[in-house]
Amino acid sequence: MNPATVHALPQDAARSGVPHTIERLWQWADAGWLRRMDAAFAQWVAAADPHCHASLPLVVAILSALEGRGHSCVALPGLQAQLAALLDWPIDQQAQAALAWLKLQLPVHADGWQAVLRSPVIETATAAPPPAGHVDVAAAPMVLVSSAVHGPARLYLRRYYQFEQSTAQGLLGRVHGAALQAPATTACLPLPAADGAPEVDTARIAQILAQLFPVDAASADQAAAAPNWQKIACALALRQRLGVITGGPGTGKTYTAARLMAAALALAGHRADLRIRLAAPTGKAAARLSESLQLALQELPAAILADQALHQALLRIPAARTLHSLLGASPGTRALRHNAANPLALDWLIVDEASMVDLEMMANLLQALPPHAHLVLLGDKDQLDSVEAGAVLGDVCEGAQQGHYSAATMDYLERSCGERLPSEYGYQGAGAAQAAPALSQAIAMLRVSRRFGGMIGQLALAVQTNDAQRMGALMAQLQQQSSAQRAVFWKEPATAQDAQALAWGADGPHAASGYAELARHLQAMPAWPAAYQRPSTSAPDIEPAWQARHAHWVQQLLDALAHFRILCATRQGPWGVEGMNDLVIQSLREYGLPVKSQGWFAGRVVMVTRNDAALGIFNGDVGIALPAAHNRQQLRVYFPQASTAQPAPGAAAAEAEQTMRSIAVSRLQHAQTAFAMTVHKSQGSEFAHVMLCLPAYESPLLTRELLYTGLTRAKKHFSYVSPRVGAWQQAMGQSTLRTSGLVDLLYGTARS
Ligand SMILES: Nc1ncnc2c1ncn2[C@@H]1O[C@H](COP(=O)(O)OP(=O)(O)OP(=O)(O)O)[C@@H](O)[C@H]1O
Repeated sequence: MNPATVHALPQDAARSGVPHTIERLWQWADAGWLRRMDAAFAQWVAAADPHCHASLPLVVAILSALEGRGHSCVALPGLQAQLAALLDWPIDQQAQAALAWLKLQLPVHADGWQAVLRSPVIETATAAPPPAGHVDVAAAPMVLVSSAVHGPARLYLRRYYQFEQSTAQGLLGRVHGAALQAPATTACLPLPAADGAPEVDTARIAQILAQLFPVDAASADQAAAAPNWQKIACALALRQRLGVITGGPGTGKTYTAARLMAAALALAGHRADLRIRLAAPTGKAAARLSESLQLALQELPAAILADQALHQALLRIPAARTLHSLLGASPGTRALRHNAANPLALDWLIVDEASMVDLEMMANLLQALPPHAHLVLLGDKDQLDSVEAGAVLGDVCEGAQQGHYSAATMDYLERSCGERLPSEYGYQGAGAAQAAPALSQAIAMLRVSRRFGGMIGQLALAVQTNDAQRMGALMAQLQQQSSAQRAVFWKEPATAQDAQALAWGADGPHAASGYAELARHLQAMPAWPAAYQRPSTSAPDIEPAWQARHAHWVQQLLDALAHFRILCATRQGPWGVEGMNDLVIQSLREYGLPVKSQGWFAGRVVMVTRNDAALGIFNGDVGIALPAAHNRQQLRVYFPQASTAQPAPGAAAAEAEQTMRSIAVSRLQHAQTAFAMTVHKSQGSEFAHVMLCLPAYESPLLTRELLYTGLTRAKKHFSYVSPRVGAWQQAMGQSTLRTSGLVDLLYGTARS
């Protein structure tokens, strides 16, 4: 509690019972149900508005707490009913009693909300006159969006209101062709016609797409039967300055992006100065995008690869960067070097893993894009939302399944792709009076996975569609399979021993694909030559044969690490990241390895938790601590080659072992043990075998998006454990609840 500040409240606020409310909020923060900043913000509001309604600080604390849980606003109608799910307080008696009291303080009807929210600290975003006492609208820290018919609808922290507004404007502006000014370097850009509709050279696009997506005789029948969504995605992205390509794992998003880049270059006449850039929200995702694009470029049709100028132009496209580094973020500040006043110098930007891009980043990105530039978002709309507030890709892709294409778009697709889409993909809205949503004309959903056919793919589909019947049939099928046939292992209820056996690779159909493999390699540590047993005063030259042997050993460990990962729904508890990490460490100890519960040890798997541009490492990079080749006593964290980890500029020779990407543990300030990681953190990664753990308790955070994301990280084998019977079923029945007004802004339909 923070009594000193409670006493500092103004007198008339005290009369309205506000100090008791603030006192309660601090008690809830002390109990860990709220963040201290939530209570502090509510207290600030109570001090700034001495006449505030007694419930206002409660609403403010809820708003702040929900922002911390990824919501961009609070939807006021129905808040009472959803509060328990949104706040997810512990199920103990005390917390539940507090929650019940809190619910009673919240209004149910529009009039009640109006009374609570009438305050100079809240600006109403309608044409309605500002509330009495409203002194400084521009500085009001909160914004209330009110509908003329239904009254108060959503309450925002001002920043998030602005992010939503500018994201919606930025996206819609790129679709409508607003304020377009093409600099001299661009050639293939659709210039807006007088009515705002984009004008493109459809015949030329059709010619290029026909080359990029040749129909061979063998697949001609199939091609005639099913729309080629990859080709459609390219056609849509070439038509205007926004393209959104969504699809599950292996549906060919990168494959399509490679063809889109080739098409953009071909349309521009292969111009060397067409600046195509690639980015992703994390360093790991950026590295993966570059890698898979390289492969996808090699798969381009022979006729395209034979065009030397085009091929060279494609090869010149720089490697993908993180959005942070692209926008010029600096540590410790939210300010970015690139913004509307200093836009990015590019003509096309392809952003992968767009589901991980939060609202603030998307708003910043759209601000920093030059008006003429094309933005292409690639991502899986069904994955978990971004860690930070917002559900941008999910909101943008509302209706992607149905298409919602206008007659003009259907016509354009017929002319550019040579195929007539079935009428079910045409907009079926409220008759001719209502136009098809503009944003839908930029979105394509890829529907055929080339990677997932078997049990994992079928499970993912059952989860995605919340199809309990299909799920039941798959479970029955699983029972009939011999353990050697199974790609999926299922244990509910599971014990800690089950989890340990599975994590070790001693159980399950795919025994030997757990951490035992890592342990075996750790135990087979090579003997260090005497010269490198202890620190040397000068940086020693490393003997090439020893260097190669050490590198081979490290690589074996990195390969074992890439093979298997434990994913948890939660951080805490025995079935969360912490419990599972302890379990693996215990197994390593029982195996005879000198591991520690805390701190560094050889074999500790860690995840970087903060970008460090100086060290060249990024949030989410995973590596393993091992003795350095040049000094047996120095532990370094070795990262896979695909990681974005780079030797720090100016690092000493011994610091930057030539062949491996590694960093001395003493330099790695922000890292945590990662034998197990959260499903959230695993986004953008894949492993041959994934073991997913759900906790013993119920939580609204256990959702089908979480199951889907966990499942689709597994390439070959998937194991699932939970101590609670029905945990999977319950998670499958729940969808992520992210309150946002973006769908409303983009599509004009309410959503919360
Ligand atoms: N039209 C196609 N014809 C043949 N192979 C294809 C086609 N589309 C995709 N593929 C192949 O399918 C695999 C998956 O494609 P890709 O990596 O582009 O999918 P993705 O959606 O980007 O996957 P993820 O995001 O899960 O990594 C690749 O090996 C790619 O070559």
